[in-house]
Amino acid sequence: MTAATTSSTEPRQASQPGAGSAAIQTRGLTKRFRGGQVAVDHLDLDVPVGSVFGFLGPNGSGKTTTIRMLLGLISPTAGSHSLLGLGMPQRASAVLPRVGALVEGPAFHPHLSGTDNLRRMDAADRPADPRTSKARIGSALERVGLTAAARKRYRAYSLGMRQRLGIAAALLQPRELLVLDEPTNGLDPQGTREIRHLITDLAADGTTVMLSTHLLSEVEQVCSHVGVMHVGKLVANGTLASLRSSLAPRIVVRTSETTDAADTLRRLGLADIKSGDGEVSALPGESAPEQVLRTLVYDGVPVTGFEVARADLEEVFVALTGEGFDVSG
Ligand SMILES: Nc1ncnc2c1ncn2[C@@H]1O[C@H](COP(=O)(O)OP(=O)(O)OP(=O)(O)O)[C@@H](O)[C@H]1O
Repeated sequence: MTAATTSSTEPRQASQPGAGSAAIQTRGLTKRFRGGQVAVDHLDLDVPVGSVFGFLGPNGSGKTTTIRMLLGLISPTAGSHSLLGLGMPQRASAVLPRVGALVEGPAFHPHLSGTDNLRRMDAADRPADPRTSKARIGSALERVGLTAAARKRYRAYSLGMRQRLGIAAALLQPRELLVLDEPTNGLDPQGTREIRHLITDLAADGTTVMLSTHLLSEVEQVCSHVGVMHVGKLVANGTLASLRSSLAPRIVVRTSETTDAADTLRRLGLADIKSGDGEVSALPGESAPEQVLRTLVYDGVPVTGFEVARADLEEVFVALTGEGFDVSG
């Protein structure tokens, strides 16, 4: 199946994708490196327009390789993909100016200020009108919160400021789609917060954002959708809510008498009973939670907390892959 969703005879329509259309779509996208290693294996990815899409996977799971293929920086071994409805690489010159990217950080000059670095980049961008360069640079710096540090030399920038300058460079032109490869990697908590706010702001303005990350918490905090990579394969792709609800909720009982609580749950026929520190959890199956609670109390178990808890993303990941999240592909 071809990934391009819009025919080349309808460029206007393609540049204004409607709700529900794909900002990024891949079909069977595959990369086998020369040594024979398959880094990305038949990827069918759908990133909806308007989403903040978390491309989640442990180190080495194939995220960067996928992003490099998406942007046309390396060629796929097999498969096809489109950006903003236009097939790549055929329509690269039409679509790439509408796509901003932060991949491995752009090459900035350490001795130049933030402004001067952006000036050089803007000047190298042929379609950019030099008369409006100053305004473009000023607004890109403001967008990422670097106005006050605009005259500082790049080498004096913190890692977070460098990442923000990278995003400013991607924002010199209006972008419908931003692809950010691990934008918070190596940042301190404050820098991380700033980048996450920036992503949320950009999304609120209508930009579709794809960000790769190996941090579950990052996806939970900023993303509406998620694609989960594991050893080169996409093991899940959908909204965050749908992924969480793919696992049955668990009943969690907090009590000092975990052995007694586990006995009651076992007698009621609950499955997958797990005892932890002051806590017992289980899958309720057909049992009504209120009946479970009533029986625990009737049995004299001192219950200090009781809830029906949705799975968190880490549990979903473990269920999908059979591995802990910090396992390298
Ligand atoms: N140029 C290359 N030649 C050979 N193998 C490569 C090359 N680039 C990446 N790989 C391998 O492909 C696999 C996927 O790597 P990739 O960088 O895409 O993963 P990733 O999910 O982005 O991880 P990280 O978060 O560590 O960057 C890894 O096993 C990596 O060693």
